[in-house]
Amino acid sequence: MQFTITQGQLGTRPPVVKPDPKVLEFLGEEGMRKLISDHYDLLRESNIKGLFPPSDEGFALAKQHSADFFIQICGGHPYFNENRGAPMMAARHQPFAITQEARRIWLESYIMVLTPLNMPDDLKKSFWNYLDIFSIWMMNTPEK
Ligand code: HEM
Repeated sequence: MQFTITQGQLGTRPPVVKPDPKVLEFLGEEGMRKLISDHYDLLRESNIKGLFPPSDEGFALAKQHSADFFIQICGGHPYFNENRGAPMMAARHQPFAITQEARRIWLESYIMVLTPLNMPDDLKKSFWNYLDIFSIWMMNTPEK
């Protein structure tokens, strides 16, 4: 399938639709944790690696928190709320300078892990639409 990145404006919060719970049913918790881990491994090699914790321990924890969130948002166990509290995602991203370019790299890294994934296209599309739109909310810094 084609993954297209919506041109998002800094400072806007377009309405977001949560992923279809079937995404988690299909992947299972372990499959979801692997997907997020693979995404983070790409980020660690990318031009935005400087945004993420440099130590292996910090990075492993970042993966865990992210996977906790995605399991929860796909209708699974509320690990994120248990471990980190209310999501408030835009506020949590505020300390990190997220530009249009950072969003593009973040999304393209997802395209790289979603493309080879063995999952029906309608589920990939549901997950992708969520990432594509919600990532607009995280932009908080104009391009240099
Ligand atoms: C727009 C591109 C994005 C960039 C560049 C980005 C970057 C980051 C960074 C640097 C962190 C902190 C890592 C750490 O020290 O723990 C983080 C945390 C996190 N991000 Fe993103 N993010 C983006 C979009 C998103 C989106 C769209 C979601 C959800 C759909 C998301 C979910 C999370 C979660 C759950 C955490 C962990 C928060 C916590 O536990 O405090 N991110 N992100």
